[in-house]
Amino acid sequence: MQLKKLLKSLGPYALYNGKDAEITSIENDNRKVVQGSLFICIKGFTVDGHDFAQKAFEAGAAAILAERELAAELPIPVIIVKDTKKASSILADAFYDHPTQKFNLIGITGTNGKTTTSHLIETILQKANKKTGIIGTMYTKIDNEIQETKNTTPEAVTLQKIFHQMAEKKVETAVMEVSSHALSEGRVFGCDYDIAVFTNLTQDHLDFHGTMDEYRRAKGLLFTRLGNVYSQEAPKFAVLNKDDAASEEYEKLTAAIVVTYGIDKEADIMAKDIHITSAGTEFQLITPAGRFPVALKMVGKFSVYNALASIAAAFVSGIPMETAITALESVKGVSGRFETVDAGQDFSVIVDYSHTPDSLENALVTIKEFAEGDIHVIVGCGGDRDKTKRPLMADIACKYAKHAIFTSDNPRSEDPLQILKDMEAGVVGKEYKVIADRKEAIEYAVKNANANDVILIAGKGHETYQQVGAQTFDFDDRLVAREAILGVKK
Ligand SMILES: CC(=O)N[C@H]1[C@@H](OP(=O)(O)OP(=O)(O)OC[C@H]2O[C@@H](n3ccc(=O)[nH]c3=O)[C@H](O)[C@@H]2O)O[C@H](CO)[C@@H](O)[C@@H]1O[C@H](C)C(=O)N[C@@H](C)C(=O)N[C@H](CCC(=O)O)C(=O)O
Ligand SMILES: Nc1ncnc2c1ncn2[C@@H]1O[C@H](COP(=O)(O)OP(=O)(O)OP(=O)(O)O)[C@@H](O)[C@H]1O
Ligand SMILES: N[C@H](CCC[C@H](N)C(=O)O)C(=O)O
Repeated sequence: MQLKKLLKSLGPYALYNGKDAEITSIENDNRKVVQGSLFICIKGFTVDGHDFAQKAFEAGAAAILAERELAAELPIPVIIVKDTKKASSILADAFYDHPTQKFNLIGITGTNGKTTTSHLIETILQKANKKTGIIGTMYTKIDNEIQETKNTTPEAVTLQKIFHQMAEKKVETAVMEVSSHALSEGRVFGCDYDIAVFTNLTQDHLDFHGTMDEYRRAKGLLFTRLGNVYSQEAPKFAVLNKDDAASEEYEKLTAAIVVTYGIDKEADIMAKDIHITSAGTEFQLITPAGRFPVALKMVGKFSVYNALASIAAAFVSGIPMETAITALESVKGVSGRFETVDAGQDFSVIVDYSHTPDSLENALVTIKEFAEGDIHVIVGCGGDRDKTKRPLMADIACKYAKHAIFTSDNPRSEDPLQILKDMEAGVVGKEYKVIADRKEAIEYAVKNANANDVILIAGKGHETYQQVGAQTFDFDDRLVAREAILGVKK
């Protein structure tokens, strides 16, 4: 594509009267630049992309987009714009010929439940014979081909490249997790969402957003932009959780048609007569299309919310309720979400990705509903993440579990012992144990569990690593627990 044509997508934002150039790719990482790339300099949290402009030129860049004059004069067009991050989203969408206008795009935001709900919706869509794509914490999946991703929501250039691949593969509906970081950084500007789903809002990421108000506002951006972007032939839908107070605000923000779901408050899609056991959850589903009995293999009230959000997304997608229910009833669970480890022991071991106060509480409340013996919880808090959730999570662990063990969960650049001290500040005078080494913590719980007890290993779910300092070690709670159980049985 010609540079001048591409820049038109930015409108008067990027006034440019210089030489034209043939652009072969858009990159914001100099290490990916090829002959003819447009290199976009982004000032990051760690380094400044402007410092790599020279290297990008040497690698063959045909033009540079920057926020300021570069240190060295380069013999290629250099276009200055106010915000290269935002510009990169718009340019990448234009370069790939607006891929998200070629298929249906469902975005899911909320503190907890994004990964689970996106997989439930994917299962429903596949049952309805749709070709799907998925982008989220666990991976990117195009049809059934998996690609690894670093972020829950990739940065804009990578994201639009993925959408382009989806369009090429004739994906009919893509389901993606939209993180609050992505919304506030503009990673998803340029995405034409058809349906936006809100799960819930509870505390997380205050290190990034500062306050709960800012965090809520960031998530609201998904709904603000829905229904008033691009020319639309089909209506846009906002699927909102009526039981979460933030939905009231999002309902006011959006120009889309609102469909609500809930358990406690009156909503368009509801669950009544909920019955939770250790084996699953049964409820009566009330929809505008009728009333249906549902029997999920997933446990907990939070699983009902995820199921309702998925049903609502299916409903506005025109999928028959019977198809959606059959699909949901077939789901055994999502990797690392309330996943049981069974190595023939007489107590239960559950691995769950609860790494926020709310999700930890939900997991423990659910376990309390069916546990016949004592509850043990092994929990840590991530380094370089919201520090204020540490004492809260420790307090929740002690509130619901008889045996609370605090351990490490990706300490990253922080001192693991300091993270544990931050947790302990929330449980002064309460009974707990600190075992910094996660493997030892799991072995300790397994060794001390009696028949019918339940051990919850929280925080890492599907993760197969532990990040300590700059190093990443192999670590999978499920494998470590299995080995510990087998070790005890010997
Ligand atoms: C705080 C944050 O959001 N950081 C993201 C950000 O990193 P950064 O700002 O440090 O980037 P940087 O390393 O300074 O690089 C700046 C620019 O220089 C370029 N560069 C850099 C080095 C080089 O040699 N050459 C070069 O050209 C980079 O490509 C980039 O364009 O941009 C990177 C590339 O897009 C992201 O991977 C990275 O996410 C990091 C890994 C991260 O942990 N982010 C978390 C906080 C996050 O975003 N989480 C949410 C999920 C949260 C949830 O819901 O639970 C997510 O969506 O993942
Ligand atoms: N609807 C929900 N409400 C509250 N907690 C939930 C809900 N769904 C799942 N959880 C809990 O949150 C954990 C994480 O779930 P999931 O991975 O689906 O959320 P997520 O929003 O994708 O998280 P992340 O942003 O970290 O990727 C689960 O292991 C479970 O304990
Ligand atoms: N998306 C979340 C995942 C946290 C998972 C937990 N195991 C941790 O490392 O803190 C984050 O990046 O904050």
